Amino acid sequence: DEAEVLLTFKKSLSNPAALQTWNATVSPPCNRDSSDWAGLRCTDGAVEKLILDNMGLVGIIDVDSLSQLPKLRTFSAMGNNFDGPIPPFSKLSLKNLYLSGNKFSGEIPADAFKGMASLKDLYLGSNRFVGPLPGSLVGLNKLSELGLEGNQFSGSIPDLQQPLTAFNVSGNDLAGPIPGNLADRFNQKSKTKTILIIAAIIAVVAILGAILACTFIRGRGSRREGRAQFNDTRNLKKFGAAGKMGPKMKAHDDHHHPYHSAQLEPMAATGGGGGRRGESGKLRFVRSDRETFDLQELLRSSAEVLGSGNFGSSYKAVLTEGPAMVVKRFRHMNNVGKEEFYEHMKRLGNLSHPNLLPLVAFYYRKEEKLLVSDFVDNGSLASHLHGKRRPGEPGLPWPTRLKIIKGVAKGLGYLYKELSDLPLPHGHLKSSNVLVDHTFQPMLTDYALSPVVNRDQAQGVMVAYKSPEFIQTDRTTRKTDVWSLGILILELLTGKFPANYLRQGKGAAANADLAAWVNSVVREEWTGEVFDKDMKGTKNGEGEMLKLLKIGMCCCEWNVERRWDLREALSKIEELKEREEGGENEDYCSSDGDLYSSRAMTEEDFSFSVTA
Ligand SMILES: Nc1ncnc2c1ncn2[C@@H]1O[C@H](COP(=O)(O)OP(=O)(O)OP(=O)(O)O)[C@@H](O)[C@H]1O
Repeated sequence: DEAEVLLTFKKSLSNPAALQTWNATVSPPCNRDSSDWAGLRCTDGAVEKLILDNMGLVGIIDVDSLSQLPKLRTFSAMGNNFDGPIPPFSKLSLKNLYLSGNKFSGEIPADAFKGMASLKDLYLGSNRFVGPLPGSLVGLNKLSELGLEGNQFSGSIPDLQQPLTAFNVSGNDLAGPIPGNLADRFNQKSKTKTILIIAAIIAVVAILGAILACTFIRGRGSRREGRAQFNDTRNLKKFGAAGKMGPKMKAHDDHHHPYHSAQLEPMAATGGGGGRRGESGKLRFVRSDRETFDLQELLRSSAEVLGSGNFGSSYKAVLTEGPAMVVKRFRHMNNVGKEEFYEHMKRLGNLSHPNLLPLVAFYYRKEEKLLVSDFVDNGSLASHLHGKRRPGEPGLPWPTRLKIIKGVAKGLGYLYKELSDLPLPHGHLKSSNVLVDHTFQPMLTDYALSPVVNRDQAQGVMVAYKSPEFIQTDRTTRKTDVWSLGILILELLTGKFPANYLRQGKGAAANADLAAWVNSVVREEWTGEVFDKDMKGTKNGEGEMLKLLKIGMCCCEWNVERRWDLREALSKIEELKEREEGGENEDYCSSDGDLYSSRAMTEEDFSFSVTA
């Protein structure tokens, strides 16, 4: 009986507080493919994965009990406090074994992995292992990812012949040559990558050429006809092409006078919900206080690519005799029905706050979604932090960074109040989605889109779905935006670009990347180098900067239970000042004892985030 086996396993842990849900009287471990027990993943009523990361676990890992779970293929206990020698995992038929970020120590016996014929991923990084790498690694024919970094392994690297796709032995005391085979394969890989990149560039140039040629021919055609046809999405390809889109064209009949609105009533005026047949091909305005224009007008304007991310591509479109707008063409929104989409857009149109960039209009077709907002010409927080500066141009000073984070906090607070029923009121908080005006007042954009994004693609495109909890449990919570806020704070203070914006993958590698990023911030905290060297205006502000850093850390707590909720994070941000005015040193993350109190932080304080 798997319940009995798991409860025996639990008994061998000295502080299984995180496993309270393991209670056979309340529910069995597996209900077919789901489970109410923390950390369990089930298939066909049997435990397939045990994911016990960052649960503060200590004690013995009872491998003998685990060997009685016949379908167990993944065991993950990263970021806990297990110590002593590595348990005898060769008794299990695992595919994936993740033990990074614990305190395992001693030599790993040469035959520790003998017979683990199915093992594909092995992560033992950031432990305290010493001695030679175990010879049994050589016999793991299916091994594809191997992470051994941050230990004290010594000796040489065994002759690994497997076609590894990830291999990390950095931060050890290894010596001698990198085995020829391994070196050749990685060299070969980078050569292949270079060839692929060149081929991709040639293909992109060819496609762009073709698109520009088509646009030019079509442009001539429509000028001859005197008016363009825009109710076909093919015309929207303009917003799919890259580069400057040619000279601005004038409107050429009274009907298409700028801001002509006969055909495009504001959504409010048409009854909002917009369920009327045949109307979906038009630009719909969601605010009654804005002048309207039509899609033709937008398409006639000059357009410039602002950027193209995973989530969509954004274009700046300057209306004839009108303001500059931004049109974002979204990918991954095709599963949402029209009524639902219209309703949600209407809701977004009702939002109004100085720290939110208002949605102005949208365009809906089954296979095409565009959102239109104002162009903000002072750029984004990302461009100010990481963009190229002219020689001598200063970086953002501390008071400006503080102003930005306070505004971000206010915008988030408003979203949480107005959209309190949404599980993820923002969902995509990151520095390129924080735009700033000329006084550096921030405005959030790309918010509240999770209800209309295809669920199965969300992980690849939205920051919230790259949080530790989503990677580990496939779930986001109302604290997931707090995670993103924490990352944004660390980025703002350190000037470092966070790895998780870029990461596409899921699983240990993604977690390891993010942990490495957070840890790099922590490391620099110890050496006093943490703050962005380009940040000026810090005189007498160091204490407040440190407070903000600690707030960031508390928001980046991996364990969701221990992580602050938004309210707590916002009230701490609100209290911050440009400079210290005396006052008591405060304790942070009080729910977790004195973690992050204002005493000097030590490596131990951050062990929770060291997962790889
Ligand atoms: N309204 C706007 N005004 C000015 N710049 C904007 C505006 N909206 C977006 N941008 C900028 O345009 C660029 C592209 O934005 P876009 O939202 O398409 O992608 P992203 O934020 O980089 O990534 P993602 O696709 O994940 O959202 C970014 O640099 C962003 O800061």
